[in-house]
Amino acid sequence: MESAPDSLETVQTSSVSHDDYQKTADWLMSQTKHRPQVAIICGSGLGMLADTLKCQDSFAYSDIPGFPQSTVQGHAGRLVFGELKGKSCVCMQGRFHMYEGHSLLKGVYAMVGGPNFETIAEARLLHRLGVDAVGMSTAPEVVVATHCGLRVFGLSLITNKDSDSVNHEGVLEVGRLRSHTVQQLVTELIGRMEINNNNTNNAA
Ligand SMILES: O=P(O)(O)O[C@@H]1C[C@H](O)[C@@H](CO)O1
Ligand code: HPA
Repeated sequence: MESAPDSLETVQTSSVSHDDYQKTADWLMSQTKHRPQVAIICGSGLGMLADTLKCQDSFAYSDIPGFPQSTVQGHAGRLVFGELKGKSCVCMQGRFHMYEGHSLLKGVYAMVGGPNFETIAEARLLHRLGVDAVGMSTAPEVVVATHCGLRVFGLSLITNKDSDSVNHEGVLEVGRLRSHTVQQLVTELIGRMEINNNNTNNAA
């Protein structure tokens, strides 16, 4: 069977941190005066949507620090800022697909009983089972909330890479260091949240 991209030579699965995204965003913001209110991802054959933008600032993906590259034929690989109907917009002329090796950043959270941190041997076992993050909470709360028909968004701050040198004070310290980021994230999430009274998981 034929595959969509003509040349799929590089698999783009490297994980990207929040700092990496921030650097890319900062660079873009320093290059254009546009501050988009609307973002349009142009799929195959729809790159011409970007032509409708006025006062354009256009950047090849290859010139944008940290930006992935388009590999699909017909995707120009350009980010175009401009105005449409008086609204500031940005168009991606070229999108990214799982079949190009892109993946969502997601992981598996495992809960240990605590209050002790897992041993190195336990951490290794969990890692071999495919676990990405370990905590001592969250899972029971999610189970109960789901049972009650509530919609749940779980958010964990990863405070340490391993468990051999961690202690609770260290966990709290990372919490303090990241408090501003976490506050911003939750504020943003709540600001965007659509509240409805239909408390069933089907409504998600
Ligand atoms: O908020 P939780 O309880 O998930 O925080 C972690 C897990 C332990 O209670 C504690 C270990 O330092 O922090
Ligand atoms: N293991 C379990 N729970 C935790 C950890 C950990 O390493 N760090 C913070 N909570």
